[in-house]
Amino acid sequence: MLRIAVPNKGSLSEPASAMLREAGYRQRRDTRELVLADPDNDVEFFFLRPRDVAVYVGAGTVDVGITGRDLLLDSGAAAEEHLPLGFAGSTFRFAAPAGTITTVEEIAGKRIASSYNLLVQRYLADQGVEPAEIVHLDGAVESSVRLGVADLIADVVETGTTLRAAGLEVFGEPILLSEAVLITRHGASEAPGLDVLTRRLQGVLTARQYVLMDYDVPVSLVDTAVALTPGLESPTVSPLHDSEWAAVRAMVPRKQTNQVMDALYDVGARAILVTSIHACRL
Ligand SMILES: Nc1ncnc2c1ncn2[C@@H]1O[C@H](COP(=O)(O)OP(=O)(O)OP(=O)(O)O)[C@@H](O)[C@H]1O
Ligand SMILES: O=P(O)(O)OC[C@H]1O[C@H](OP(=O)(O)OP(=O)(O)O)[C@H](O)[C@@H]1O
Ligand SMILES: [Mg+2]
Repeated sequence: MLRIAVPNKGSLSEPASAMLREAGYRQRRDTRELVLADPDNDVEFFFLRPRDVAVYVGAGTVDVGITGRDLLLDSGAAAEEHLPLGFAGSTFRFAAPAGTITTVEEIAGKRIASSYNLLVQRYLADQGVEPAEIVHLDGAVESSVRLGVADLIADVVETGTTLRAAGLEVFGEPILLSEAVLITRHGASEAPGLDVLTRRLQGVLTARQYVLMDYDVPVSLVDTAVALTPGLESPTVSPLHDSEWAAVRAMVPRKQTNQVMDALYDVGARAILVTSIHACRL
């Protein structure tokens, strides 16, 4: 059985379970369940604290896990990224009260509050900057400056709402661009069943990122239209009853749906239909 670690709480928990459910796996109904077997798919799920997932994977007690890239790197565990999962996107950044610290060099000699000490320590060592102290906090890091335990923070920023509410401003380049990732142990031989899990998750990613577009177009304009919808391999072109028209079907990036429809209409395509992809295996 493939042993899979899944976050039991926090921002990653719900979307990770939703993605696994979409990939055809059983998921827990009660958030207090710690272990769940899915014998039909020959896998077993362990619901663990998101921060601990990399520790178990690194130790080899579970085969794979879902966690954040930031949490993986901060853990220092012997685990590596196997597949980015496209949700829980965030940046990891320095921030300070507006105007007080504006460059990474100015961090020298200052106190930084963070929940990700190793990540911060490694980044600053790379930059050759030595802070006075990295104060470890479990959360609500944005409050640390106002409360006087730090001069600046390094934390997860998604919309920036929490920073603004605390009167802080980001500075410097992002330390990291993070998202949820599937991780495996460094140098481990591929666990049986990992290829199936990976293909299924890739299928969910593709189904989320693409739509299926169908349209009719005069035969003389097929090449022009198809250039706008090249698909992944090559679009399907079928004859219509009216021999002067053809039907085309292609996968199109979801984000480009409306631009592509506008462009197709402009070149003479009609009856342009868009449908969601429920599942897919490339
Ligand atoms: N606002 C956010 N948007 C996107 N991802 C986030 C956000 N906050 C945290 N994350 C991601 O979630 C992971 C941290 O999860 P974790 O469960 O430890 O913290 P949390 O979601 O803040 O939960 P908690 O309520 O326990 O603080 C990291 O990978 C981080 O990048
Ligand atoms: O940029 P934003 O959209 O505001 O999101 C970022 C905030 O979200 C998370 O906090 P969370 O709510 O999990 O609280 P915590 O700091 O106690 O973990 C993270 O630690 C940031 O504080
Ligand atoms: Mg948090």
